[in-house]
Amino acid sequence: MRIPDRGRLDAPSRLQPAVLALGSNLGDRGELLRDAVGALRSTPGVEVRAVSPVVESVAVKPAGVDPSAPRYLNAVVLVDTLLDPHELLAEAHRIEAEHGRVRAERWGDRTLDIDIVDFDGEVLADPALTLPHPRAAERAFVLAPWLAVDEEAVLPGAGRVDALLAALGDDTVPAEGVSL
Ligand SMILES: Nc1ncnc2c1ncn2[C@@H]1O[C@H](COP(=O)(O)OP(=O)(O)OP(=O)(O)O)[C@@H](O)[C@H]1O
Ligand SMILES: Nc1nc2c(c(=O)[nH]1)N=C(CO)CN2
Repeated sequence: MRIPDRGRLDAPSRLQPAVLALGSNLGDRGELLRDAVGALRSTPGVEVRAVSPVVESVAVKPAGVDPSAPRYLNAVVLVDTLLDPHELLAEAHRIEAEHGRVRAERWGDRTLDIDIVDFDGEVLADPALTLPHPRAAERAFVLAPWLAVDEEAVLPGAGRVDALLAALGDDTVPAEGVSL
């Protein structure tokens, strides 16, 4: 892992685990997710520990599932990081922007989305960074790939991911021919 220049040499740093959810429903979705994982691997202070299989699902919009919208590919990446949660979010936003992400309407179609699902169990209520991610428990497209890469996964405050997914129902399918 490359060590970031934190400019705070007196502040001891420690690696903390975080769970990132990646999604794409515009452009070459598999290539975009693959590039995003590459960008995370080259981010100073971020070590990619595991990358999930890729799943596909119908787009969820504010009014419900929308079969007329481009379908999503989603994956989950487990990292260890020296960054703090806000620094990690800033890196996620940088990578999104470098991959053509435009923010228009809520839950609009996008080339790349990177959300922080969990950061070492930390709880934050800031709208700019809410932890754990407030909608993760309702999203099979987050829970299914997360469970595939960590069968003991727990969403802090909500419970075991296997139980959450069983209660919700898994509406994702494996993305044929796409691997990260
Ligand atoms: N845990 C989090 N991970 C990522 N962004 C977050 C989180 N908590 C709050 N945010 C904030 O949400 C804002 C909107 O993010 P984004 O455009 O990715 O939302 P979205 O993907 O459309 O919707 P959702 O948040 O439901 O996944 C971001 O600018 C960010 O500041
Ligand atoms: N299937 C699917 N639907 C979504 C997704 C997503 O990643 N996959 N992300 C959204 C906002 O983050 C809104 N809707």
